[in-house]
Amino acid sequence: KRRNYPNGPLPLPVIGNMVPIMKQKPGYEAFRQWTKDFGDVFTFWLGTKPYIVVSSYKRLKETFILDGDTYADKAYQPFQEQFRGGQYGVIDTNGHVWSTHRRFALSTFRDFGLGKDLMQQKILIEVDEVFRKFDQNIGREQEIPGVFYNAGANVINQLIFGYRFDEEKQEELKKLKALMEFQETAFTTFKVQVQFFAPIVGRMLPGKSVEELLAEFTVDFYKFFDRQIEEHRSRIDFDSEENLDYAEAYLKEQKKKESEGDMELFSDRQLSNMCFDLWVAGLSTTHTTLSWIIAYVLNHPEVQKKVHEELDEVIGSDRLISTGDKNNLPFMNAVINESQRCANIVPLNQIHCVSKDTMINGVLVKKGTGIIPQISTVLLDETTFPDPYEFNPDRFIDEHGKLKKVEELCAFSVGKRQCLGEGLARMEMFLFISNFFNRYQVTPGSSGPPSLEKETMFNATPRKISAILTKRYL
Ligand code: HEM
Repeated sequence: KRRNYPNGPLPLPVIGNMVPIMKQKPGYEAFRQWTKDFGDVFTFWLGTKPYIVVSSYKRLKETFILDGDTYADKAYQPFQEQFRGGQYGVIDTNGHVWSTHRRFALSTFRDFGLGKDLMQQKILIEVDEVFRKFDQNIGREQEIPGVFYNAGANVINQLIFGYRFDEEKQEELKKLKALMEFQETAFTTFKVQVQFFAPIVGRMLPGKSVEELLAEFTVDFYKFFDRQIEEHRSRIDFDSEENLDYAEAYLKEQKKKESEGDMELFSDRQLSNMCFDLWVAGLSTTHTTLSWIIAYVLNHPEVQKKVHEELDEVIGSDRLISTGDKNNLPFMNAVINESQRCANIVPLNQIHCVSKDTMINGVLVKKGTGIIPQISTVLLDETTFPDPYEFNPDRFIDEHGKLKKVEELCAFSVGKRQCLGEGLARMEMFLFISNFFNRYQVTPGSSGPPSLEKETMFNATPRKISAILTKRYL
């Protein structure tokens, strides 16, 4: 079977090439080694299925970027349809449903971000809240990530449903957090990882199956979304032109489409799946990256010193920093870029498939074959990023002290499926991190700087981060 695919490592029967991937967490190294051995287009096998990997920026550009339509589809995974109740949402759909809803979500978010500055306002409310929480324990050791987690949940929920989790909504947030945590950890078990890629072997291992776990966690999530949708519907003013959140914009579009006779494209089921995708894809990624940025800076006091020097020179007070300040803070941006590169939170990217027979690197690849834009290998490519495991923000600063644009920094992926929430995530990272370091001097807690080791497979969540914050302006 291997003859019909680009060359790659020899797979074992039934399990394919899982073993070398699992050998070193979180899974980067096998792909880096295979790129050295077989070049930047190779085939590896998950269970009995072949997947082509594209692992250099140059080749990603030739394929996913310049020939985007051929690489835009996602590979069909039956368990996704099972928990979603059909082909719904944006992450797992293809064709007209995917393109319509991707465009609609992007334009709604763009409208919030550019037209009305709503997005920034909502994030800055959370920056204030983060300050309030940290200030309660100033000078004492405290946990950092949890505070940012709640802030991130408030931002995404504000954008989708128009409200934040204030005091009386804390119970609701607790339940949602538990669901998110369940989702983040339950699916990293050995059984589940094997089952995703080699279903026959996976099912034989002890423990809960993918189907059982999905059933446990999605029901409550959908209940929350369905309740929100009903509440929105009951109080929406269909005549107002302004949209206060995504759900409102969606319900108005639904009404418009239904009046034209289309009852399916903007269905309620699709809306709850969109909410699911935006909530799940948007919260843990941003929160994980924020935690990593703080973890890297805590491990590099010389970086925090430079960050503070730049802030003193450019901002010079404890006023709130806004996106208008972004271009004047090149080192701050370089720290965020370098943290994203080192955090490298997507060790194995989403599985796409080619939508027609295609020549890749001299080999004819058949329509429907799975293909992965392997961005984690690009972020660790030593030809672009020498000493790739070193945290060095200066690699993003040019000889004039300006921020270098490096297109190989592709943590949000590339091509037609490039992250839908990139604009929001970038705004959150800049506003949370620049305001955090402008307000506080941050020193490690009693157990020292947080570990930078990646502990889990296919997932790069940081450990606990406890630190002592002191205010820089009294
Ligand atoms: C630092 C934060 C983030 C990172 C590193 C990140 C990274 C990614 C990556 C690697 C993909 C896969 C692209 C592909 O298939 O090739 C993706 C897709 C996606 N992301 Fe993000 N993401 C982040 C934040 C967000 C946020 C805040 C949201 C939502 C508000 C979001 C929503 C999505 C959605 C809906 C998709 C699927 C897009 C599609 O299939 O068309 N992400 N993201």
